[in-house]
Amino acid sequence: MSAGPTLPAVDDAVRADGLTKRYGRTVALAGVDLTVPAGTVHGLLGPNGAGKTTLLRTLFGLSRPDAGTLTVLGEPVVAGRTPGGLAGFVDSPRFYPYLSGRRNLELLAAYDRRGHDDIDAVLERVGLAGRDADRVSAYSSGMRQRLGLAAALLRGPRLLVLDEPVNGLDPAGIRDIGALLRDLAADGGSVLLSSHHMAEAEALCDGVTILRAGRTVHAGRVEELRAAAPAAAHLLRTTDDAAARAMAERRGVDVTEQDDGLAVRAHRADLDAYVLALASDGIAVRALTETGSPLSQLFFALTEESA
Ligand SMILES: Nc1ncnc2c1ncn2[C@@H]1O[C@H](COP(=O)(O)OP(=O)(O)OP(=O)(O)O)[C@@H](O)[C@H]1O
Repeated sequence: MSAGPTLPAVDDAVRADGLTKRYGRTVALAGVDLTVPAGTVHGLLGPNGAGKTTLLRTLFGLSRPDAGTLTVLGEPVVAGRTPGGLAGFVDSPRFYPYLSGRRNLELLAAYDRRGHDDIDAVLERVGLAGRDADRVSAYSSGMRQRLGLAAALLRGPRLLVLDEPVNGLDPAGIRDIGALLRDLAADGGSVLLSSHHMAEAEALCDGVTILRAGRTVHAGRVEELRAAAPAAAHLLRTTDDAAARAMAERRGVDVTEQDDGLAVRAHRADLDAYVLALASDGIAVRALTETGSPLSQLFFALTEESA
């Protein structure tokens, strides 16, 4: 892949401090802080309307903030200009639907005054080799996401910014793209991606910034989040739910009755011990399903608590 523009090394690929953006009466960003350490994959998380897209648009110079400071790869972002060394997409990647994936990449390379030498390599890297001659109109949504990533990689970016890049991808696709993003970070590149899903971010990212109503409500490494997360929630059904509930109470396991069974909140070791105790008391487990991973619960707690 061709090298990106020569820019000085930086500690943080992105730094936003107190970024504010209003659309009339709507406050899309209410003083957001965001740091993406260089050489990491960072997730920007938040529910619908939290301000993720607005923040990504300001990074690309597509939207001018009303207040705050923003640097990308050490340089202040100027509205109307894509920062040097940055590539990616905000909203869905766009292509000429009646042209092939390869032809779209060729046009992009020509626009950037680059040769076509890297096209085969990026098609291979995103898993589109063999489908590159098909028209984009015949691509699945996951294939379009992959082509969007190919287009960004073609620019040899030092910072890749991707708006919901694994939307529409199957689990194998998510795994492959995750591996690709990790390789980029291992080579010193940086990645910022947006997502609605904590589980997705947990699988892909080193660190996350969580937005709610235009504000940063959490920023840190995924391991720190894991350490702070509550016990997982489970739905339990047994041959005798009343006896199972009584036993949970005796053992100090957090259990509540629901229409469809018992809601149990417990860390893994406590849950295992409880299930074994049920069995030894002759209470058979008919179903035990995790209903909310610890990190997902933390995400909901951070983004849904009243403002
Ligand atoms: N061009 C615009 N004009 C007016 N309001 C806007 C505009 N763009 C965004 N907003 C508003 O700003 C707020 C933040 O929107 P934004 O699209 O940044 O959120 P998001 O986190 O990306 O949401 P989603 O997950 O639904 O994509 C919302 O209230 C939205 O309605």
